Amino acid sequence: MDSDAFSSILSTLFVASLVLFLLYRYMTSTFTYFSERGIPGPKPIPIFGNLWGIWRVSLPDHDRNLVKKYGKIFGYFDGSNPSLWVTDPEFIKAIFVKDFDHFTNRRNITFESKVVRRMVSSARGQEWKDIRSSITPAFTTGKIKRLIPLLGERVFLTEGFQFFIRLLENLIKERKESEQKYQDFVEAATETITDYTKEVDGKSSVLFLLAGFDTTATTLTNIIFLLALNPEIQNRLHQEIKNKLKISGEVNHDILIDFPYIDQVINEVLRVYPPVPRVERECNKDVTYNGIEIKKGTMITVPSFALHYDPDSGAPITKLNVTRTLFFRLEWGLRNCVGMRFAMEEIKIALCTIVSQFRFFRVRETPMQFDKGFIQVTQPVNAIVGIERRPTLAEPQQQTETEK
Ligand code: HEM
Repeated sequence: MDSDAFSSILSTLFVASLVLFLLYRYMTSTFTYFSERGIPGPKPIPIFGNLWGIWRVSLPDHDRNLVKKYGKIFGYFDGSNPSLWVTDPEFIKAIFVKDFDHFTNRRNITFESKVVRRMVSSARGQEWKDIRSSITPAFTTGKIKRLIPLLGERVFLTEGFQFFIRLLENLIKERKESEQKYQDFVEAATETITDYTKEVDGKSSVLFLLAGFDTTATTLTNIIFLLALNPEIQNRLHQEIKNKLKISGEVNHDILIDFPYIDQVINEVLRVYPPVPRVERECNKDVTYNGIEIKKGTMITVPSFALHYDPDSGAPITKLNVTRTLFFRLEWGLRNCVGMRFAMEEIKIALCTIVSQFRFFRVRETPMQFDKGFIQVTQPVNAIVGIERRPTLAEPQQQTETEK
């Protein structure tokens, strides 16, 4: 090899190494963010940060293990972006409630679709405030009551989200061209958010589906699964529903009044299996809490499963303790779940209807499993239970196996 060729190879190698080195420096430049502040956390790797391998594990287990290892406040990297993980209740309250103005937004994700981009859950700053204040009136008690006779089979529909987007687009288009009144969810929602609807060409009702559909259906699945594993709680719930039905004759809004046990059961299931696995906020101003400095742009992540569990008890939780009340559920300050009351009403109506007609029982020992990898809603993938039809109120009452 002549000396020109040799020096050309050398300079190519040098430039390539320099580029790789600069790239590496660039990709890892944020990795000292937490160590400089004395905050513990798992060691990140270039490109992935702490995300490597996350697609192979279940998010609830992954998050609980991290909190068990690193404690109530630690640093994590989504790629090269620092995110402070918090399960300390006082810290959470400071961020979500007291200093809400510095933590108004969720993660900034660029969506292609204008409709999805402007959903209340992904909207930011003033735009979020405008959308949120225009949809809140859709969730008054009166409107929720009006919607509940309409639920029934819709709660159990399992078609894809895209299908609903198309369906709603067509539905709203048809409604615009018709004078007819339907008194249903689409109408109630579009009535209250007329300004927003105009702006995005009638597609805004979609926002309720993404946040509200999977969470509610998942919660119902989880309740049924845990009732099957906790027959004494199922029996008491069934007995209370039966007593209510003896008076009212049918499942409706009124039987839910003065029925604290059903709230206790639902709340406890939401603690054990929270459908939204992580709740996030983005910091928009440098702040310091108890000596912990949070720079503008840092994400705050609250891992729900780890927050709701005692990290020291490693066992899978299947035992419901309906007397437990102290946990965060949907109450996360001003940007909390806008559909909370609607969801509770919807779940209670469905639960009264189902539990009054069917008994659920354990068919095998396998604990609940969840989808692996990044998920917005922790969907159960192994919630198998036995079902037995109960006698109707009019039929002679026979005791089921567990009631004997
Ligand atoms: C059991 C059912 C449900 C659960 C567990 C649930 C849970 C949550 C959670 C944890 C959040 C995030 C709160 C935060 O960031 O602080 C949220 C936000 C939200 N939820 Fe729900 N949700 C449920 C049902 C519903 C329903 C039925 C609707 C609509 C009809 C709905 C609409 C929304 C919306 C629009 C947001 C975003 C609010 C905003 O950014 O202003 N959710 N939900």
